[in-house]
Amino acid sequence: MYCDISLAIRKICFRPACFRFWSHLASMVVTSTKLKSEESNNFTYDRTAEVKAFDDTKLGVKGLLDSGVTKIPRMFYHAKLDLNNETTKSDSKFSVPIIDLKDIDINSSLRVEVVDKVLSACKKWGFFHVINHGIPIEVLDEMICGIRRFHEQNAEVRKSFYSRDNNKKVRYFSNVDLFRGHGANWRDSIYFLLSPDPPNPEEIPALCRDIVIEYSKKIGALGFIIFELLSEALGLNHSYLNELDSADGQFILSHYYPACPEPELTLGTSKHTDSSFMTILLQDQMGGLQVLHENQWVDVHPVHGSLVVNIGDFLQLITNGMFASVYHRVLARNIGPRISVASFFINTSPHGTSKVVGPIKELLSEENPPIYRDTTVKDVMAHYFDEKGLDGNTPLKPFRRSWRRRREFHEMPQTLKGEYYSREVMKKVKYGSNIDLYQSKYTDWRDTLFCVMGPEPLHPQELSPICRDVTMEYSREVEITLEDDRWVNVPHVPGALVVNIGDLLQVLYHLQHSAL
Ligand SMILES: O=C(O)CCC(=O)C(=O)O
Ligand SMILES: [Fe+2]
Repeated sequence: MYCDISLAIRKICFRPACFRFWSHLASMVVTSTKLKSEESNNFTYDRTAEVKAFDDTKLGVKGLLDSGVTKIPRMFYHAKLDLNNETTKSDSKFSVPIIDLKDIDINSSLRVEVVDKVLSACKKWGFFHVINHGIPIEVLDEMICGIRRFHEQNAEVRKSFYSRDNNKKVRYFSNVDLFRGHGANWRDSIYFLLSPDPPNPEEIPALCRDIVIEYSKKIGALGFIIFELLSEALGLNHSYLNELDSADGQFILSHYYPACPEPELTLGTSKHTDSSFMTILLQDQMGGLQVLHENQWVDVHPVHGSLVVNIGDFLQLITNGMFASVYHRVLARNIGPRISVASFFINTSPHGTSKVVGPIKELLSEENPPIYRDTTVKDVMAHYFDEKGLDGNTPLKPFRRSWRRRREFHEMPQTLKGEYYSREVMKKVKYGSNIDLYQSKYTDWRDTLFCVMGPEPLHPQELSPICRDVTMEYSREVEITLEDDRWVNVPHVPGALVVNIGDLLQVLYHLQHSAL
């Protein structure tokens, strides 16, 4: 029966009345607001057909909403999304740092203070607001208006820009990873590749052409200033980051988040880190952006006139993990639209993506050995888009030299690891040999690095840099496995066999324990 439905979508979506069908389909398939597992309902849900029908309309989520849907189609469901019961609930005691750039060029002591703030924000948050950045507020407001004009214009004209052709320097689409199999996001986007090889101005939609050109120039100049501050924060020559070929480029993704009739079932943007060196984000006053800080989702409240700067994956890589590329997401809301403009600093030309990127040699030392291997932007991106499939996890993982990290901790000279040696019970990170050394008759032939990861989150800086990243990541994955009951990969371990507990053993175990 449901195969007929997918056929019907395919046929109907070419007709003007197709959107009426979406609301019908959504109400037919959705029987409960609580999401069941994607896999369990395969008989009633042909995702490929639904996605194709949606994509063929070329009108995005906005088009769906205009058709009057009151339930969201199944393809937008995010498995296991339970915003009300999240263990990582938003905590208002935190707020993203705001950094004032006023007079930093004429007052050197002020500049030193600002560089300090930038350093601390990049290490602890990976996110900060900048104010007094030199871009007039009218330009920011007009950019938001221009993007809104594009998304709200005549549907037929908007449709003509819809494309999934990666060679196009300007294209409008909904969900770059729509065909990947996970829940789609409740948003549409328009992409502009602006540097190093800009499009012909005529390729940019007339409704936002002038402002996109002006905005991108001004953001490029601000990016230059912020890269200088970041270089200084790293203790490098102020022009260091601006001289990196692989960072010398800019593209923009401007998002339009329509109001969502069932915001508890989907997201505006799913959890991700940015595959850039740095991103500068302009958001309107609607709110919804959140950043994962100390294992809590913290709102990035809109500050009118400010811009949000965030560290991208490649800056995390080249700073050897000193700067953090952190997870962020955008909630779907039942009010809207929300508009944002993300400018990504990265050179996506063949010249830029083939340059070697690796931990900056000047930042490395015996205490801070490279935690990433040298690679290229092209290799990381290939893994991100082709193999990993945009699943929201950091694309840097396979580029970590992580398999040796724990071992390297134990193999560090005693002068370095000695500072972690402790028998203090309350210490959250300590290394030692035999926790019961003074109590037990026997001593085991081993040393142990001990890290308390919860319930109070451990600050990464408390861990030795040599195994910091891998420990944080490992604990996050274990937590996900235990708490969320999600599917995780069982990695290939050469020579290993996998043991798993069968149902009967579990039953016997419970009988034995309840009998006690
Ligand atoms: O819309 C936003 O506020 C964030 C968008 C974003 O994170 C991105 O485009 O990478
Ligand atoms: Fe992002």
